[in-house]
Amino acid sequence: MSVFFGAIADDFTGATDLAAMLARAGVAVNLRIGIPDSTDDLAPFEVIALKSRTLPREDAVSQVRAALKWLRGAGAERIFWKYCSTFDSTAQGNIGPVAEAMMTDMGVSQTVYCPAFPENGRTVYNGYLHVGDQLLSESPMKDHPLTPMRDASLTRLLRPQVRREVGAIHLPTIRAGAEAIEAAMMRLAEANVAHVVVDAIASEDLDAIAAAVHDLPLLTGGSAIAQSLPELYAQAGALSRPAAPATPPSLSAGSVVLSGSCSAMTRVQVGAYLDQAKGFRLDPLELASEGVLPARRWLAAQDIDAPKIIYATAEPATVAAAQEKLGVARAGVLVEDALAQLALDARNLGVGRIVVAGGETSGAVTRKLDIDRLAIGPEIAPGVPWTFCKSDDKDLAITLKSGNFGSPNFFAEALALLERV
Ligand SMILES: Nc1ncnc2c1ncn2[C@@H]1O[C@H](COP(=O)(O)OP(=O)(O)OP(=O)(O)O)[C@@H](O)[C@H]1O
Ligand SMILES: O=C(O)[C@@H](O)C(=O)CO
Repeated sequence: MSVFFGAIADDFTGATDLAAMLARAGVAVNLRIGIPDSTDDLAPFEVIALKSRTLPREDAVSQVRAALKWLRGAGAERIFWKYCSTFDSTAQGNIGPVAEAMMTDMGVSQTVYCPAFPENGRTVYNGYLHVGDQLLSESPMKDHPLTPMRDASLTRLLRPQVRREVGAIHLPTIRAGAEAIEAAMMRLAEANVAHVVVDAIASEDLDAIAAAVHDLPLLTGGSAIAQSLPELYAQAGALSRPAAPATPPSLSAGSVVLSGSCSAMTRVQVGAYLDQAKGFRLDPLELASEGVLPARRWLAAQDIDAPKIIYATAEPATVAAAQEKLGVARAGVLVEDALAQLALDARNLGVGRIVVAGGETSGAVTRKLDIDRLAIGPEIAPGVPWTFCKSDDKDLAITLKSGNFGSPNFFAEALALLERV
């Protein structure tokens, strides 16, 4: 079998989010952690999870290029570049530089940028990204530990990241339907606009955009636009493979929640779970002085079947204070390394169900657990599926939750759902 559709995600929760949306659309998806060594056991839809969101630009570009080469070598002619629905990036990138490098490698002159995910409250209107009823720049994303988003204009965010022209298609044209969108894309192409930001405030807008652009070899965006694609490919006769849902392995009962996300929703979720679970708080300053041993001892002393959470999740002022003393990168790495080590300990203690909050955190955890492939299981919340995998030959269920996704009781809901499948 060769790959039909290949996607590259700039973080791990983003990759499971995209894989969940494709699985929801009824296609078989493989989620790979990093670039695979071989092209064995291909699925028609392959998603490669990278941890490139906050890498130096050149490193992100070279990792994505290698992933693109693998996907195209495996047969993929339709490529998707998945970034965050809140357009998480630094002033230098990496969304734009990566897209531009992919365009060069694929010989493509135009692509769209569609981060909107209305089901999760991310909408784009007049080129401005909103989170719920707030502009991105006024939302809690303005205080993100690694990629604080201080502007909501997607064209303004993108322009300094790319060399070619940036343009936009606004809602009246989107609402006029697929043909109007195609015509607008052509007009922009004639004006040499390579990067087209599209408005979308509802799922119908995503359907119209997908209908207009599904034939482009390269699409970019959040996960929501991808949900409309399989049906369009099937209608065009290009795809006819029903998916078999992943069967959960037999898992040991123990569970742990590991949270390195400081997003507003994760803070609420951690607070809610602490009402019913035992908790250990990681502090980067303590990690710098004492290491992770106290947390490892705490975990080893817990009842394996009891609900428990280890979290570095903290309010913006606490995060800022730690970053001031340790530097942003070191504070992040101390927490990520600690949570990754604790995930390994949990697995070795016989825990079979692991909930991870945060994209960077998920990258660190899955790497430490040496997981190279995840099968997509049931969706817990929009964009957050359970996944099943092997780590050191042990069966694990792991969910990688994007910082701001899920309801306030997400952690308990996730574990309860696993009881029912
Ligand atoms: N108390 C803390 N002080 C400083 N940095 C922290 C603290 N807690 C977590 N971090 C770091 O903040 C970063 C959070 O990023 P992460 O991607 O894991 O979460 P997120 O951005 O909320 O999730 P997503 O990318 O899925 O939206 C990580 O690098 C983590 O190590
Ligand atoms: O698109 C989103 O919001 C998520 O999949 C994500 O990328 C979080 O890191």
